[in-house]
Amino acid sequence: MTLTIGVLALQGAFHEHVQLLKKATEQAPPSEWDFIEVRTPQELARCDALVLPGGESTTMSLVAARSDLLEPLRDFVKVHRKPTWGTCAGLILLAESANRTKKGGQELIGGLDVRVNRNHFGRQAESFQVPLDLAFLGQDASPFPAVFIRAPVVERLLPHHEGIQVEEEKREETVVAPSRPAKDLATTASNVEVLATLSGQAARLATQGRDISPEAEVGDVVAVRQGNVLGTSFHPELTGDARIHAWWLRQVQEGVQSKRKTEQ
Ligand SMILES: NC(=O)CC[C@H](N)C(=O)O
Repeated sequence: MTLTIGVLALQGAFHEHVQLLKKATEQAPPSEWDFIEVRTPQELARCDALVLPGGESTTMSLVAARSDLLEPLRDFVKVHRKPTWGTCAGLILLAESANRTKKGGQELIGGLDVRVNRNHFGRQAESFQVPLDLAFLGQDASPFPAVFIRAPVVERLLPHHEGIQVEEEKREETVVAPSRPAKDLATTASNVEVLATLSGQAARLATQGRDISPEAEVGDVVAVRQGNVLGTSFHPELTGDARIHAWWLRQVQEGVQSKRKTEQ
């Protein structure tokens, strides 16, 4: 069985993802993999799964709109429900709602019933790396070197179907992914699972005493999953550590295999 894994290559760290996916196949079960860069609807149509890289989400959505990719991307995630993983800017695009978007708003793809807060930890110069515990990598796994660059956090998990509800005072800053017709929403997986939080202490140490947010004490949500959609605030593609890529490829493989079986 050949699996075609696409990396959205409109802007940002797509090359790094392709490299690390290739490295990750050394740890994943044997299969035939085809890794492709995606810039057109035709390339997207070939993919069994997709990665949205880090970079600049506003630019990515503008280029996606210009390339006639926005609707095909929304269908890929929400109608065909193919495995999709967004890192940093990719996570922003996969959120149903985002705060602190640029003036004039920003198109989102959606798929994760969450609201993200862009640039949560500050500017480029305030980037940091922390060892992050990721339980899904296994009980004995050593912490993952998580790189945060103008990273978003998931500031709210939205009840399903309520992705379009925003707080009054934030309305102007908030954009919302277009909702699907009810029949599509009904097939979308429901609950958002929190996969990782960054403790307030870790964040403070990493940013040398800067006060990050009142919520930081309970931990900022930096990795979530909802059905076929995975989002991480940090950039695993910028480390040499391929464990998350390998884990994700295994999920993709299992998911596609069981889907093909039920379709037979
Ligand atoms: N490193 C990143 O991907 C940063 C994301 C960026 N803050 C954005 O809004 O797109």
